[in-house]
Amino acid sequence: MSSEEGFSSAITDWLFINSWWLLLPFIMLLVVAAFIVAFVLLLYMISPLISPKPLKLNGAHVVVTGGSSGIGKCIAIECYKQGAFITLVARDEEKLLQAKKEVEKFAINDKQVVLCISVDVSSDYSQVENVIKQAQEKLGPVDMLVNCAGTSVSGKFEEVEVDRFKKLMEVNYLGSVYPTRAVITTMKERRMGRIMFVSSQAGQIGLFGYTAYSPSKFALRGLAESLQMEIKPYNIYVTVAYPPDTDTPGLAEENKTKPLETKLISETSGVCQPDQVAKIIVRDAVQGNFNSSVGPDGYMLSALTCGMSPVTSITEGLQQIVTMGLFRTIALFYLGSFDSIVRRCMIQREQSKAANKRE
Ligand SMILES: NC(=O)C1=CN([C@@H]2O[C@H](COP(=O)(O)OP(=O)(O)OC[C@H]3O[C@@H](n4cnc5c(N)ncnc54)[C@H](OP(=O)(O)O)[C@@H]3O)[C@@H](O)[C@H]2O)C=CC1
Ligand SMILES: CCCCCCCCCCCCCCCC(=O)[C@@H](N)CO
Repeated sequence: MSSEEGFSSAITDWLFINSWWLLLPFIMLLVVAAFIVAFVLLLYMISPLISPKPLKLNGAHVVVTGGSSGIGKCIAIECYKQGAFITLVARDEEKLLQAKKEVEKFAINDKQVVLCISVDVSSDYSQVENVIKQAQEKLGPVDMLVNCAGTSVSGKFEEVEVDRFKKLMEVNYLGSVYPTRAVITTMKERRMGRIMFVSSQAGQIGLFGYTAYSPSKFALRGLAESLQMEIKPYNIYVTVAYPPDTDTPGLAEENKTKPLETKLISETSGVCQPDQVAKIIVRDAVQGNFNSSVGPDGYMLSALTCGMSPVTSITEGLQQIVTMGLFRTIALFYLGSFDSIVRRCMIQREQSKAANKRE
C-alpha cells in the first residue's frame, strides 16, 4: 500500500517539475504573441494619425473655383503670395479679369501666372473637364483644387422657391463634384495633390432659414469622407472648410432676404474677414488636415461633429476624445437659446400682425 502511494506521488512530483519546463516555450510563445498583437493594434490606432507631408505651394498649380470674388479670391491671393500659379474659375469674365489684376499685385517672382477661365461649374461635366484640361496644358497638372464656387439663399422653407433647392444642390454640390472629377485621375497618377471643399458652419448644423442651403453643404462632407478613403493611398488629401459668416459680396446678397431669426442665430459666430478665413483654409489644405474651422465656435462645432471623419494628427484625435462631452453640454445651451430666438420672433410677428389688423 505505502509503496504504491510513494510511487504515484513520485510521478506527480516528476510531472509537476517537468511540466514547468514543458510549458515554458508555450508561455514564451504567448508573451511574444501578446506583444505582436499589442504592436499591431498600436499600428492600427496610429496609422490614421500619421500626418501627411505638407504641400509646397511655391511653383504649384492651384485652381480656385469661385476665385473671382469673396473667400475664393482671398484664397487665390494667399496661394499667390506663397509662389503658386493660379487658375481662377467663375462665370462672369469681367469679374474674373478684375480679380486677376488684384491677385497679380501679390506676386513674389516674375514667373508667376494667373489664368482666368469662364465656365459654369455646375451645368455640364464635359465643359468643366475641357477647361481643366486647358488649364493643365497651360500651367501643368493641378496640385491643389479649391472648390469655392457657391451661392446661398436663406428664407423660410415654404417661402423659398422650389427651383432654388435644385439650384443650390447643383451649384454647391455638383459644382464641386465636377471639377474634382476632372482633376482626380491625374492626381492619382502623380500620387500627390490636395482637394478642398468650402462648406460652411451651416454644413455642420442645420439652422432656421437654411433649409435649401444647409443640405447642399452637408452633402460636401459625405463626398469628402468617401473620397478621402479612396484616395489616401495615393497621397492625396481632402480638406473641408466650415467658415462662419464672412464679409463678402455673397453675404451682402444673402442678407437682402435673410429672416430675422437667421440673422440673430448667425450672430453667435460673428462675421469674419475673407482674408483671415482664407489664411486658415490655405494653411489647413497645405498641411492636409481633413477639417478646417475658424474661431472658437468653429473649433467646438468641428470637434462635436467629427463623427467618423478621418483624423490627421494625434493631438486632433486626443482633443476630440477629451472635449466631446463638454462641447455637447455647451451645445445644449446654444440650442436652447436658438429655440428661444425662434419663439420670440414668432410671438413678435404675431403681435405686430394683430396690431396691424386693429389699425
Ligand atoms: N460668405 C459667407 O458668409 C460664407 C460663404 N461660404 C461659402 O464660401 C463660398 C464663397 O462664398 P463667398 O465668397 O461669400 O461668395 P461670392 O458670392 O462672393 O463669390 C462666389 C464666387 O463663386 C462664383 N460662382 C458662383 N456660381 C458659380 C457657378 N455656377 N460656376 C462658376 N462659378 C460660380 C462667383 O462668380 P460668378 O458669379 O461670376 O460665376 C464668385 O466668384 C461659397 O461656397 C459659400 O457658400 C461659407 C460660409 C460662409
Ligand atoms: C459647442 C457648440 C457650438 C455651437 C455654435 C453654433 C454657432 C452657429 C452659428 C452658425 C452660423 C452659420 C453661418 C453660415 C454662413 C454661410 O454659410 C452663409 N453666410 C453663406 O453665405
